[in-house]
Amino acid sequence: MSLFEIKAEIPPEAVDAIDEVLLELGVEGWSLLQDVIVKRAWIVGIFENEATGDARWSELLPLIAGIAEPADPERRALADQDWRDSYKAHFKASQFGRLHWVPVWEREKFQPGAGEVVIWLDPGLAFGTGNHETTRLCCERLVALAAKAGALVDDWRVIDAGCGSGILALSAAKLGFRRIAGFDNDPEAVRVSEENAELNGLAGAVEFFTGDLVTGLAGGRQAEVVLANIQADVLMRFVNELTVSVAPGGALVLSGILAIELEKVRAVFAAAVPAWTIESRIMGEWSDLALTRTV
Ligand SMILES: C[S@@+](CC[C@H](N)C(=O)[O-])C[C@H]1O[C@@H](n2cnc3c(N)ncnc32)[C@H](O)[C@@H]1O
Repeated sequence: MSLFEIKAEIPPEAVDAIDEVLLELGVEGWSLLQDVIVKRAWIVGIFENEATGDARWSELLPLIAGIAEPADPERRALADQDWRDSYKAHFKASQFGRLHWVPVWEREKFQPGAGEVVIWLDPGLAFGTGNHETTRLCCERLVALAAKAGALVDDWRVIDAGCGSGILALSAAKLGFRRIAGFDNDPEAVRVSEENAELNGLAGAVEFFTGDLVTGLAGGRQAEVVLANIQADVLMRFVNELTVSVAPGGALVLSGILAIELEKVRAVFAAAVPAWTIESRIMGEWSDLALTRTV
């Protein structure tokens, strides 16, 4: 069956209110997508044909008129997919080393290989599916750091600043780290992280709490591995809090940095901790920055 997609950009701050209206009025067939890093959001519907799509779009507009005036929608035919598979196509299982990040609806059919570990995620709820380059950059660093920790993995502490879905903290737990804290300034993300912890049999394995880069790192909290996948301007503003949270010999992994912002962010951190080693990688239009505290 050939399907038809209507997708329109909306202001990210309108997402919750639109969601509520659709829920209250029982309007089905529309999904809300958000990219919190680039701060953009969309409303998306997939319908059985173009005429139905256009009719549903016309019905939708007055319902959300008081909340947002969406941009003109992108309209396109989708070949041979039902809407459900098309929705799921946004969230694919991914893997690095022995760690897999898998949508929870694939639980029945997904079989990890011997010695491999899986994090099941419900990606509809908060940022962090493993599909986004910024998350992936952090996950790959985490796998390498677990290998570096070796037998010390039990002792090394991990901080996941801006935990979103909890994907990084939960990956750390699956990789053998035992002393893990994750926080987010959005209480909803903390709730989702706890839910995902339970989904993975990791309830209580990570200390999740609501906090920002000041309160979350307060009291001299330090770790051998500090992960922060938050956008560049926030990372630069909290350079002091982030760097003092790294224990001697530890690593600070920063992500959420557009490749075009990399040099600016590198300069800010290099000026703050000139003796530390710094390296970076680029993935698509995104980059990370990995700093190692040498002193
Ligand atoms: C890009 S998501 C990363 C989620 C997850 N750690 C991952 O790697 O996929 C950034 C998260 O940081 C949170 N955040 C943004 N600014 C923050 C701040 N100042 N303090 C704590 N969390 C923050 C957001 O709520 C969001 O959940």
